[in-house]
Amino acid sequence: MAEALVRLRRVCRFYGERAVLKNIDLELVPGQVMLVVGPNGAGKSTLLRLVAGLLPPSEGEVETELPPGGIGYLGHKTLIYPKLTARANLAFWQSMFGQPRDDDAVTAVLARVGLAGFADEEAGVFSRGMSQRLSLARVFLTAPRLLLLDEPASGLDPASAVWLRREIRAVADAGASVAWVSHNIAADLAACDRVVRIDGHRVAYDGPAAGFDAAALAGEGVC
Ligand SMILES: Nc1ncnc2c1ncn2[C@@H]1O[C@H](COP(=O)(O)OP(=O)(O)OP(=O)(O)O)[C@@H](O)[C@H]1O
Repeated sequence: MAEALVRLRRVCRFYGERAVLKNIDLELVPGQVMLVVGPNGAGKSTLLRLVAGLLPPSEGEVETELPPGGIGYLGHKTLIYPKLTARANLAFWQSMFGQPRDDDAVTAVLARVGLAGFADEEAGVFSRGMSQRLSLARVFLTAPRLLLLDEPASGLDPASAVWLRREIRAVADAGASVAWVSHNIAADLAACDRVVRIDGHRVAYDGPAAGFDAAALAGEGVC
């Protein structure tokens, strides 16, 4: 198997006295889409934030050789500047990642997410789905080696969710590693290689997507 981009070793995370994650061991590898599932409040977003380096572990280690620009993180906040146009938002992110200004790359990524016709509109007027597309453009723009996507289809219409699944598969097939939090397991499973289910503060399942029985788990109400 390829060298891991990130390793979690016996990671625990507490909020105050409350334990959210205990003794998590996990490796994220290139070319793989890892679906992260589990019930509300299980700690999926916390896990992604730990991997992103946005949250320190309470115990254990998060090891990575990736530079900060090597990780693309899409959380629940869109991180869009409402007074800037879509194009200016992305130009800002290029500079944040220390990349030279590249208008052609911005134009291309706006087309990729279906916002070519809205490039010069203020992002503050965008619908929820359009804002989500702009956030996805931000993550795709810098071509990170690791993408951490927390419910990325949120706000997208069904056809756009299908498009997003294909995009996620394509970035992994091009060599990136993707960790993808989703509640739409039945639909998203086919685009994934691996499933990690967080439950009871721990990794309750870590194995091939092909062996993950989404229907049975949904019946138990644990996803
Ligand atoms: N900043 C915080 N301070 C205190 N508790 C927090 C904080 N962030 C998360 N939590 C708690 O940690 C637990 C895990 O939250 P997290 O958002 O990681 O779960 P999740 O699996 O992503 O949930 P969901 O599926 O509902 O989005 C929850 O009980 C939540 O209330």
